[in-house]
Amino acid sequence: MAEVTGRRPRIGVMGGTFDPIHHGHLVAASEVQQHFDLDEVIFVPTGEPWMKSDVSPSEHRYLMTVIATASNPRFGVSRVDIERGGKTYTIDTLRDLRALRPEADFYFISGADAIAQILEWKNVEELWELAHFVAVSRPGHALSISGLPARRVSSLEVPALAISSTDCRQRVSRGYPVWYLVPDGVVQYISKYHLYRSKQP
Ligand SMILES: Nc1ncnc2c1ncn2[C@@H]1O[C@H](COP(=O)(O)OP(=O)(O)OP(=O)(O)O)[C@@H](O)[C@H]1O
Ligand SMILES: O=C(O)c1ccc[n+]([C@@H]2O[C@H](COP(=O)([O-])O)[C@@H](O)[C@H]2O)c1
Repeated sequence: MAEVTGRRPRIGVMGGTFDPIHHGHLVAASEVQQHFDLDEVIFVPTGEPWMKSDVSPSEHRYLMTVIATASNPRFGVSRVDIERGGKTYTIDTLRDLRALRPEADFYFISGADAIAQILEWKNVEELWELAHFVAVSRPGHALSISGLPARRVSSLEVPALAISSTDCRQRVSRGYPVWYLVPDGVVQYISKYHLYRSKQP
């Protein structure tokens, strides 16, 4: 499509811990892809998220993200945050992706909870130069982009899916199903590698 119109390729970036990836992430990415006519959306699992603790090994989170996105030809997964090692900052994610794809414009996708914290992110003033930010609605979180640079940040209402990775992990540890909250292949991956099982006997 980009070749036909002559416009610069548009790439969505869906950063996340994805522990595990769930349908809330996938619907958000799909809606932003359609609304902003993105050529692709790259999911980027974090290395070490500095605002979270007790995160599953990155290879598990990466593989679940690959499984969850495999069926969509516009979705892909990048290892830039995992390969870089150490704590993950979006400033590094966007610098790395722009070095790999200098011809593209980037759209960084964030849920309402994440965008509410963005002013605490590393080098936030430089972030606005590297991507357009799209804040999507999320049940239980007020969606506000006031106080952020209007030309660099948009908001988008997406179908409400009250799903969180925390809830998925808790359900597995308590023996409840996560079918239909996460893609089928991710349910099977969690079971195969005994992820999120309670450590108590
Ligand atoms: N149900 C959802 N609807 C819209 N956006 C979401 C939803 N779940 C997560 N997101 C967004 O996806 C990005 C990655 O989220 P993350 O991997 O931390 O998932 P999470 O469900 O928030 O995890 P946890 O419960 O472990 O904090 C963030 O920008 C987050 O706001
Ligand atoms: O750059 C930062 O300082 C920063 C702080 C917190 C979160 N982020 C990014 O925001 C995305 C969602 O993070 P999380 O922790 O909600 O999964 C992910 O790509 C993180 O790397 C980035």
